[in-house]
Amino acid sequence: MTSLLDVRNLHVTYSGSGGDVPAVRGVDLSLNPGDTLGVAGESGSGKSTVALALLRLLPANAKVTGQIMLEGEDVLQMKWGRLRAVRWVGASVVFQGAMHSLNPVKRIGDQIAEPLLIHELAKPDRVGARVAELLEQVGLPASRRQDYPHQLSGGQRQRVMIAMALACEPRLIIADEATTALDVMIQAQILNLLERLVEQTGIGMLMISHDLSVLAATCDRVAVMYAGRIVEQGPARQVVHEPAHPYASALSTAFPKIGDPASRLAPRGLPGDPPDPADPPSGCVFRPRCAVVETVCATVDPPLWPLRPDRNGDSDRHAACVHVGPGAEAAEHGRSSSGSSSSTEETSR
Ligand SMILES: Nc1ncnc2c1ncn2[C@@H]1O[C@H](COP(=O)(O)OP(=O)(O)OP(=O)(O)O)[C@@H](O)[C@H]1O
Repeated sequence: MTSLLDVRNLHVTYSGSGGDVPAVRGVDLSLNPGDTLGVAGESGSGKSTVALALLRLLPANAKVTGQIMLEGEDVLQMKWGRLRAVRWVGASVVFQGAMHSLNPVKRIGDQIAEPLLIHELAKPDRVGARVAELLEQVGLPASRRQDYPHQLSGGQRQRVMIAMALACEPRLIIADEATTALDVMIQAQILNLLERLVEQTGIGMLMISHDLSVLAATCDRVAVMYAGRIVEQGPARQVVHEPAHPYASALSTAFPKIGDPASRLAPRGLPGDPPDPADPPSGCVFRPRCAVVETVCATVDPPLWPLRPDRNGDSDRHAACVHVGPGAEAAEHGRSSSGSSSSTEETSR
């Protein structure tokens, strides 16, 4: 079966007066129809850059290399005409902050109708009925089509964005922090809506969020990004509840768990800041903030190693850390038999 999305060795570098910023460095991702893949990471890790690269929506100062296969066709090689045909139909994006994405002086019904008319997917006399259907699908009464964006709440506007994204029945939806600005109740409603749509229509969804707990609740698989790279990838429940990479581990404790009072009291957050992408540290880029850093981490930049299958036999899990790579077990054994703990390195940078 051809993957819905297969991204190989994606690199994105922004150029500017201050020099080059390598925002995405060798990302691989894949997604089948009906799958939901979450991409997590703190601000600046490159999540939105990946999302925008998928449909070539990046600004002109971004240089992109690698391969982005969408239903077997390389998006990076597409001519403009083909790319326009693929946007909205092959894949569409729901951005955060619908107020900025919607046109404030245009009725929402007309905005939802726009991709349908551009792609000639509904006859002019059928467009009204299709818009009504889409509004109902996202839980808004069809009568709201006459409203302007400022007449709707934040959650309702986000629903309108989802209706627009669904209008052309795309095979892939990319939701970039689609619920971040909303209060928890509305956030839960929108997440349920997206989950239901994936279930009902069999589309694939790439969901981007800095909040691992949102991805754990919505996605089958999760990829964790740090400083432009994926540092851990695997089934959502494992990455969130038994993270293998120290950064994924820090991120998984960064948000309190609903219904677990102890987790509200647990120390949270990660000391320090992410590295300057233009001047990363040598070796593993996470080492200046890592709680289990060792001397070797200053020289080894670990690739994504496959992890051993878990008790469910699931082996499709990878992490980029010397503690999980080949030889890690032997090194661990050597340390415990000599009675020494890990030789914590000086983390001056
Ligand atoms: N247009 C641009 N020109 C130059 N650098 C950029 C541009 N857009 C993003 N960057 C830089 O690229 C890196 C990745 O940014 P990106 O927005 O992809 O991260 P993110 O993980 O989505 O963060 P956030 O959650 O805050 O949106 C950051 O260092 C950012 O400053």
